[in-house]
Amino acid sequence: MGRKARNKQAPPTPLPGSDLDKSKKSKGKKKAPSTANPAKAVKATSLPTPGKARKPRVKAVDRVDDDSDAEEALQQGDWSDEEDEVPVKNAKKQPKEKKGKKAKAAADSDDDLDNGPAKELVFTDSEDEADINGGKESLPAGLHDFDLDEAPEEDDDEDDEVLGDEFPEFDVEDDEFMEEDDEADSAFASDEEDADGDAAMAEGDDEDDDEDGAIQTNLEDDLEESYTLPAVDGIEEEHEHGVSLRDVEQRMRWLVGVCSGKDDKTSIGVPGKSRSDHLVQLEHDIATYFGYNHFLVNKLMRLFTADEALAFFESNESPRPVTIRANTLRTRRRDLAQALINRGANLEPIGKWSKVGLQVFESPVPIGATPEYLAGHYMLQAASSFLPVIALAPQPGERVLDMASAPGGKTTYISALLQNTGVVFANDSNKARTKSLTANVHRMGCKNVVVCNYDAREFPRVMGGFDRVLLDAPCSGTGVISKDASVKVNKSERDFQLLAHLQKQLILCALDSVNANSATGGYVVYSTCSVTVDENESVVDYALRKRPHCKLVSTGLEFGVEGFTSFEGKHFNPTVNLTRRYYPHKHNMDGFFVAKFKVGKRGKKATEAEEEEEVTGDIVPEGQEEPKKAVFDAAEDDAIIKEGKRVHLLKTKGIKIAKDKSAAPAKAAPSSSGQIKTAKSKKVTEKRRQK
Ligand SMILES: C[S@@+](CC[C@H](N)C(=O)[O-])C[C@H]1O[C@@H](n2cnc3c(N)ncnc32)[C@H](O)[C@@H]1O
Repeated sequence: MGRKARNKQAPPTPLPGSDLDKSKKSKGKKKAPSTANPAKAVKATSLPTPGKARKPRVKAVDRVDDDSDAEEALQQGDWSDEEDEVPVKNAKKQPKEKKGKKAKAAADSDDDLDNGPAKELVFTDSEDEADINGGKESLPAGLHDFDLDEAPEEDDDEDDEVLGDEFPEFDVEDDEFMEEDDEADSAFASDEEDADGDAAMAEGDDEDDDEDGAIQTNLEDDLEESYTLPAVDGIEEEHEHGVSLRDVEQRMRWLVGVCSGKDDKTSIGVPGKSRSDHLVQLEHDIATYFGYNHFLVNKLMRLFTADEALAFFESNESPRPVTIRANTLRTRRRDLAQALINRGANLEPIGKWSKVGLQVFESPVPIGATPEYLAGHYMLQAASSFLPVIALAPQPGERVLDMASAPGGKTTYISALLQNTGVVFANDSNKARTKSLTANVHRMGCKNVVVCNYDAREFPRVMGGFDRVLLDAPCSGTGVISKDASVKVNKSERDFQLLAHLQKQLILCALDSVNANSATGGYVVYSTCSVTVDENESVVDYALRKRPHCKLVSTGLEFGVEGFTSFEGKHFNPTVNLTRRYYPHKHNMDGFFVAKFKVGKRGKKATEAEEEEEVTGDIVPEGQEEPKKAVFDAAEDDAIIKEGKRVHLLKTKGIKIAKDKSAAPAKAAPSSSGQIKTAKSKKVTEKRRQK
């Protein structure tokens, strides 16, 4: 197996264990260079890089954001997938294992189709709390930029027909995939030759070659005797003498075995070292091998067991499948499939859980520039992005608020589920992004959408009394690292604190914008494309505490992992288990989180808790509760943010500020991060302090 095969997207089942096996089997064949420069080594050994794994088969003109909606049955709770009516011969159904390969696209290649629009994770690391409380554009720019031209006018007859969702049968032609594998293998083989060539340039290459056998022996027999833990014992040694990424990788996989304790042979580890010593080294090796900052590796590793963590990081190295959502305002999924198949595309339904999703394995034409795309017959949308809308389950005739909606993947899905009835207020605080939102709304033929441009924290003062609210919150993007590798290095503890703070503010506004007396609704869906607990369960738990009249309900989603009910000593409301998590290595889709709230009537307790809140003077439709102004109780986060700011100044500028005793204790710095630098100067001027 070639090196690149390691990056192969896993089928939607957990990977743990399999990589270790694969790795062992391929060890003897691979030759990696030794280099003192890890960056160089990355190149030389083709370190898995998103998008580099395979030449993409599917091309798109636009970089489309994956944040999208998914279609579900128009009826709430109807998950059945109707029988396909028209057999379509052109489509080649692929065995599951091979889908990942086929769909692989080079994420960082300009003319490749992205699973979604390039995520613009521009988080302003403002040092000022005012930014988060008042600055409109100091927030993370969010995901998915669509860069679309104005779409053609919608068809006149679009709402004449009740659109079905049948899908044609496909022929299975495995042989073709076998051929493809062969091709791939030879490509891998030549990569290996390259690697050998590179290795030959490196010092001590001959020795490396000679030692291959020894390495093999080490892996199989006495691994624990072969490895040291330089991150624990003195990292300088590796820095001085250089380290080959292959060595790092081998140690990393071995450490996973040690830390998981699943294999008697490898579980022993380095004599005299504790499990946490091994974990420190593992964290360090993952950061080196996959190119993350230590802080983020530490943060993400806490979510998983060691073997699952490795699977997660590996899955971030390959793009997710290319998926599209048929726009039922314009077409039927089977008609769309037929049209794309006629253009030579190879696709199939996304899964039984969606009646409108299609997975595109390959296409000779750019999938973001077909006539069908331009005519609004589909949206390029990541599978995960379907989920919040499915959970929201808007009903025809309802008033829906999409609080952070650009570029409109979910908005246009909501509009379709409403069958162009009712109204969707599609809001986004970023004016520039509302342009692509508007373009998509036009292209998709959504007549029931009103685009607005407020900071969502102004709701419900601007408008309230909605039947349903979607808050697809701005987030760190730790679930979409395969699309935006910059997340690996550009996030700090402070970013997570500021984001969580904003998300808590936004979720209260979302809950307060709902009409508890809605005859058909009264729901809020909160989602992020992040996997961190700070941005997900903590936010939901906070909302439950601050709004006791609201409760979590089932998302209605068929799959997904339960949200954490406790995490690192923190205990959340037990109903947080109703939330759902999605992971790239488990579900073969972007990391995602979905929670659904039912907003009840304010009881005495809730009213007392909010009685000091200012009542807005908005006109409220008859029979609806007057919306409250959402007052954010910032005390909880203030202490954390203050402390975060103190640590941030110390780390980035060397400025020492006395710890505020009233502030919450900062989280322990990651043990292996080496992030905290010593203060450069103890003398701090008043000016700098203010800064
Ligand atoms: C995850 S993206 C939304 C993606 C969108 N729901 C979709 O499906 O296409 C988050 C969005 O939140 C917006 N945003 C950030 N802060 C906001 C705020 N305070 N109020 C409203 N929108 C905000 C960003 O501009 C960004 O477009």
